[in-house]
Amino acid sequence: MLEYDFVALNTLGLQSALLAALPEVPAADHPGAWLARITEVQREGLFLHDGHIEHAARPLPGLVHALVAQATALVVGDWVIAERNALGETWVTALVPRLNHLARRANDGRRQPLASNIDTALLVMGLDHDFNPRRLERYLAFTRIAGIAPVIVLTKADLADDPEARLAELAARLPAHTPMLAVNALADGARDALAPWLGAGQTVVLLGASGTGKSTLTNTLLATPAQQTGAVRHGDNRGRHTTVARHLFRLPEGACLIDTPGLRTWRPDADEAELSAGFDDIQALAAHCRYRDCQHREEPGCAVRGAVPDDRLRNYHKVMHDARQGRLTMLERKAQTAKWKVISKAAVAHAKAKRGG
Ligand SMILES: Nc1nc2c(ncn2[C@@H]2O[C@H](COP(=O)(O)OP(=O)(O)OP(=O)(O)O)[C@@H](O)[C@H]2O)c(=O)[nH]1
Ligand SMILES: [Zn+2]
Repeated sequence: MLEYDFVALNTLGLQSALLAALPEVPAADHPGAWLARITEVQREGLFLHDGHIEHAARPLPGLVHALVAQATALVVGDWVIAERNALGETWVTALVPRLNHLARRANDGRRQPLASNIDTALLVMGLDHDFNPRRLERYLAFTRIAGIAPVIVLTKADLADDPEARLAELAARLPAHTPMLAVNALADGARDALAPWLGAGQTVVLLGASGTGKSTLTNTLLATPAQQTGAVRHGDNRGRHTTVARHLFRLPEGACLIDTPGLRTWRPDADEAELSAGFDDIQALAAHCRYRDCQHREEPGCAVRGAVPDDRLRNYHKVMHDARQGRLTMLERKAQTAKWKVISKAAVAHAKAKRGG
């Protein structure tokens, strides 16, 4: 029997769908095993929350190896089975299957796992010079692939000339029914506007480029109305206002907000096939192209070019290009550079030979 307190864990984001995927834990071998959520991962160990208190814990080496074999690792937001041994040490013995997961491609080309079990991604973009519908389109494609519901949050509405016009522009361009709103991230109203996505049991992340207002919004969301009338220390996004567990914050509205350094600099990452699923209009049309491997560029008989806005097609090409680049590992990159060196040497030799030198 696995011990858990649904009401307490629901405030940490536990949902019924996750319970359905719980692994079998035989009571005889595992007395007192319990369910907990990871709130911080460090090099040596991690922190868990059971809905009441936080525990320092370590993953069983066997579990670590099993995850490495699957090119992943424990991250904030993961639900796990924990057990305490006779020495009073807490060990993570199993990972509950993830409902979804965000990872990014590190500079060395390796996949870096970031966070799991997220309901909603608030895609943050400023209504100032940062405003860029094409970037938003890419973020939307990526969150869709990850199985995370997107909400577009345009910040700096107070600085914009005509936020309504910008919203209309996006609504005309982006997939129908994409929730979007314009807010002043510094004002209480932002919390009210986002309330529908911040209920108990919900887990949210903020994604967006630097300077778009993620910290500002975090501070606004973390502050209870009473506390917000007091001075909110700028740059303090560690949420001193609420019961806070390191990188997983509980918002007054009931939701959990995951904020890890990796998520802050998250860049869309997925492979080409997954990515093109985010452009299903292009996929559907591509079936009618004359050539099966049509790139929708110059090919005759292309059913996509002309049927899709140029802008969207250009964005599609860019996303595919980025995906191909991102897939190159360090070794592949080295091999590629080496190949280029050989080719350019050969070209120089060839040129010399031609000059007769
Ligand atoms: N007027 C106004 N200023 C805003 C708003 N949102 C953010 N700002 C300001 O924009 C600047 C950048 O906001 P941050 O919250 O630090 O941006 P960030 O996304 O956290 O940036 P990184 O930490 O670099 O990822 C700050 O000076 C904020 O005060 C808004 O809605 N209205
Ligand atoms: Zn085509």
